[in-house]
Amino acid sequence: MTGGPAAREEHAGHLRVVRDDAGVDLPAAERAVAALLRALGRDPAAPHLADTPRRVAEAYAEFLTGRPFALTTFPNDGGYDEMVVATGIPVTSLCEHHLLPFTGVAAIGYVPGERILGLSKLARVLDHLARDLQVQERLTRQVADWLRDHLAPRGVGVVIAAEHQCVSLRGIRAAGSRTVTSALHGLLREDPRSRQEFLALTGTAA
Ligand SMILES: Nc1nc2c(ncn2[C@@H]2O[C@H](COP(=O)(O)OP(=O)(O)OP(=O)(O)O)[C@@H](O)[C@H]2O)c(=O)[nH]1
Ligand SMILES: [Zn+2]
Repeated sequence: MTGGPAAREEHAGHLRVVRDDAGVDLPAAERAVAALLRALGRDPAAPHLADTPRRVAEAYAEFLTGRPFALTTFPNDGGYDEMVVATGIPVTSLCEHHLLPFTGVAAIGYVPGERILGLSKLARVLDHLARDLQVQERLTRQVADWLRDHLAPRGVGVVIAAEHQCVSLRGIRAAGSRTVTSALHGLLREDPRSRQEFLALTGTAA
């Protein structure tokens, strides 16, 4: 699932983003984990592994199920026209190549248009979109696109810095290496001063 969360406008200022489990079938996942254990030479019927297929299926379902939330916005009555930036937002997602987590921090900023956003919603949008099989570039872009489409800000920017377990714990085992990705729209992309301000503000946090 890469189409972004389903959203429904309830009334001005309140967009309900619904649960998005993208077709998780828990019993089938549990059977598949048992089969994987057998294929790896382990006995899923052994007493100490008896609950493992259920736990693993539930853990992946949790990683892949977007949490519902309301995207609450307020009229920008004060005409605030400077940048709003949330930094240090924790992010966990699942790499689509190895099904291993990547974790890190994000910074999300926007320049308000006619509406401003409840602050927690920046982290909620990211969390919702991260609960999917992802690559970091796409996740970053999806958050920026989603905010552009649903908030209509004058500009929006997203920076994510993350460590991928598939890079740090296996293969090249480059522990501690981080990947930084960004996506910018509107003023933050086109106006050099805004772009520079955003990247300077996020440089310390992401
Ligand atoms: N661009 C991008 N690549 C990613 C991301 N997560 C994992 N990858 C990479 O996806 C690539 C998959 O390459 P393959 O050569 O098919 O996989 P592999 O044999 O396991 O590769 P190694 O990790 O080099 O052992 C690897 O280089 C991963 O590091 C991501 O979010 N973005
Ligand atoms: Zn990977």
